Amino acid sequence: MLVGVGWIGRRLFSCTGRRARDLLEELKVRGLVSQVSEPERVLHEKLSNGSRVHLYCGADPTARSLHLGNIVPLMVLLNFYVRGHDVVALVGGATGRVGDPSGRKTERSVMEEMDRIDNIARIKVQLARFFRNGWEYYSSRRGNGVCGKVRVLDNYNWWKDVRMLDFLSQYGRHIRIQSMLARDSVSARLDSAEGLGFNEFTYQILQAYDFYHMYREDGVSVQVGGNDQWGNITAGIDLINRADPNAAKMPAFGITTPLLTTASGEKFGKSAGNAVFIDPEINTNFDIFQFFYNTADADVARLLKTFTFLTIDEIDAAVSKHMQSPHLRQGQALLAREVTDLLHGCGSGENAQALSDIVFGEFADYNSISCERLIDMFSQAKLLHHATTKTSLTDLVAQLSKTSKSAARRILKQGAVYLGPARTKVTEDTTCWTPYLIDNQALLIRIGKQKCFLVKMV
Ligand SMILES: Nc1ncnc2c1ncn2[C@@H]1O[C@H](COP(=O)(O)OP(=O)(O)OP(=O)(O)O)[C@@H](O)[C@H]1O
Ligand SMILES: N[C@@H](Cc1ccc(O)cc1)C(=O)O
Repeated sequence: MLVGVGWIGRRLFSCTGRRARDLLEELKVRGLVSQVSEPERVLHEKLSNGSRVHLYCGADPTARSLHLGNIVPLMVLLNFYVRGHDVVALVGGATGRVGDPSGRKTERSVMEEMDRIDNIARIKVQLARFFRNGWEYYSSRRGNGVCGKVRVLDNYNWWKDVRMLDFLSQYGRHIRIQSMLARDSVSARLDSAEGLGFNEFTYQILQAYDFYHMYREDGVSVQVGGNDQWGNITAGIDLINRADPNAAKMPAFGITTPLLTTASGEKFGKSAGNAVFIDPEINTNFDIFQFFYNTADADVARLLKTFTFLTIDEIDAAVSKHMQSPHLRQGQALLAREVTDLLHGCGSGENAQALSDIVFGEFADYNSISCERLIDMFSQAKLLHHATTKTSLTDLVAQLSKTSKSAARRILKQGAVYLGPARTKVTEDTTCWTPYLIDNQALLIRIGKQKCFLVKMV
């Protein structure tokens, strides 16, 4: 971090005489920027002379939850927001009806209206929570500052009033067919056997008009998206340049982020079926923690830069410490705690780590942890169950393993069931719980190597 920062000739300099990095440069260092539209110099100037910019990023309601891939461009928005810039997080209530062909080999299947409405409502809640938690997380790591304004909008709000004839007569001439055909999302599909529907072909116009609408109504001048959105974003910039007389004075910009990919290089997301979702109903704090804890050593630094607010110096120090003894997985644990705090609220990373230690048998000091905290941790991870003291062990094992009574009996006989913090192996059926209970109310039960539950006995 720089100390002693001052203004000289509208540019920000540190006391060492070096110009301080503007936010866009910092995001590049963090690996969050793939492409920036021209004139990029103007955007740098704006940022280094302290102007506030207004940015947006959109996601279509094609699933019940946003996933970690969607969070990458949202991290760019969050980085701006926590430093006082205003942001719009957009849900594509209108665009979701049409289907973005970007990065897809085939057309999306049609979604039921009720599912889409439900997805829109859920994604709005997730977006609001992301910025709320994000601000809390930033403040806890980097001290208090002043955040910008965040609005969660649905593009159906303006599309529902647009009439086709009015739209074509007013904007049709500004939208050039040659440019539309040249975009990757279109040209790649034109050459394929399946081709491209008119709905998908026109998708870029919808996203272009969103940008134009928010530019004109609210002064939104930067659109952020994953790398696969470059064509749709530049379609918006083209429309603004052609249709808005202010564009020369106040240029519109696009920033794209690299795509988060799997080890095999596939885009991480819903279509590829490998998504980790941010809705706590679907993936708990424990799931998020586990996902990042299992990161390969080579990815730890990159993901810390992408998904956390630790400074580059803090990350470099943590990574070099990690590389001295990688088997301890300290880098992964730090990454997992930080991202869990960001997505599920401060403190949930520590809870998930403690739970992970319990589940994988690396926790011993049960006296240091209250029964209430255990119940809270297991409940957040959806690993808390309820049973009466009259329930038999066989029934409990059947219930927890979602299996039949006879299969549960076999599991018991095989010696795969352990009770209480002392992990006592129990092979016979029983209803005598007292010796194993924590605080006379909670039973810790392990089934096999990987499954561990807490059962509140009532
Ligand atoms: N793996 C990823 N890495 C970075 N950004 C991503 C990733 N997946 C999606 N995004 C970005 O998130 C935003 C919303 O994407 P979208 O709603 O299309 O979700 P999606 O997961 O890409 O959908 P699908 O997998 O069905 O194509 C876009 O800016 C998109 O580029
Ligand atoms: N096309 C984006 C979502 C989006 C929708 C409307 C917008 O104005 C911006 C972005 C996607 O599928 O990922």
